[in-house]
Amino acid sequence: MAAVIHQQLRFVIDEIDKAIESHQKWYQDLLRVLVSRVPPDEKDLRNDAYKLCEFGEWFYTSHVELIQDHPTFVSLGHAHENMHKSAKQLIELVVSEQAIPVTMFDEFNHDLEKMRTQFQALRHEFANLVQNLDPLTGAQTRAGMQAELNKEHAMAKRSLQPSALAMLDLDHFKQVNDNYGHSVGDDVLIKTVACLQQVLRPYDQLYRYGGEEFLICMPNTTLEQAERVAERIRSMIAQQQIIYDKEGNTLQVTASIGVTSLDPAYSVDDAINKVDEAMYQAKTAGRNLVKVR
Ligand SMILES: Nc1nc2c(ncn2[C@@H]2O[C@H](COP(=O)(O)OP(=O)(O)OP(=O)(O)O)[C@@H](O)[C@H]2O)c(=O)[nH]1
Repeated sequence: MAAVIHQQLRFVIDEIDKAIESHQKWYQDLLRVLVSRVPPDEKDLRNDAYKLCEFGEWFYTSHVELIQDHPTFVSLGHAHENMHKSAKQLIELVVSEQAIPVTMFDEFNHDLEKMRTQFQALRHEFANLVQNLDPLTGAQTRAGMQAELNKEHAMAKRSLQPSALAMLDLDHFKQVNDNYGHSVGDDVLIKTVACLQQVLRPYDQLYRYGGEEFLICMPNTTLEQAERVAERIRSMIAQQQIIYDKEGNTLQVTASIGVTSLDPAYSVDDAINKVDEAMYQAKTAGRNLVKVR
């Protein structure tokens, strides 16, 4: 799983690099059309020009699940589309031998800059993700966690949008290692993260907080919504059959989950302490439970 995520992220970064380069070349060709009046590429005059450039073809046909709904990826799509539409208007004027109003040219440059900024933002974000991925599970490591949580906390403060934290710890995980071996234990961790990724949204953040402990940050999520998400995760993990040998025998694990809000009224550290306490309450109350604080 981790290898897949790693590969997908690398693949996306490569595509972004190619897109930055191909748009650089495309821009030079556009300037030749606008300044020297060489005939334009017919594709640039179509309404769906943004789907026909090298990046557009990839963007609208690739189905990289990991990024499909990622907010920066979606914003990049809009910026790219706007830029090609602006360029089309300029080319149409040139083709009909009309002057390009300066406001229109400025608007195009603005759209171009916006698209370039989005490319860089996505590249930066994904390069950071690759760097901070836990090699076993593909969850993020704690390296960038504090900074991300601080950012989320500040956003919650500014926008008054609630955010929530969940802390998940596998139950009696030591027994899994002791009874089935460390590599089966590793597999359980990988499958747990796979479960989490099925339930979580693209902009939720998932960190491997400790050995078998995971911290989840859910932006724009009320405490009640977070509790429901945690309950879905708990139930999914408990139902999962994990094959541990060649005969296809299976084992099951459970998880204890704490939930709290990332409340602007108190600090990120306080919120982490609270969510940790909630998780321990779930442990002491019998495990395989969700507790809210
Ligand atoms: N296989 C595997 N085991 C790990 C990894 N990281 C931590 N562990 C094990 O996770 C186990 C955690 O055990 P404990 O802290 O005693 O917790 P527990 O057995 O889950 O018990 P409770 O949390 O009280 O339900 C230890 O045996 C660690 O060796 C890992 O990357 N792979």
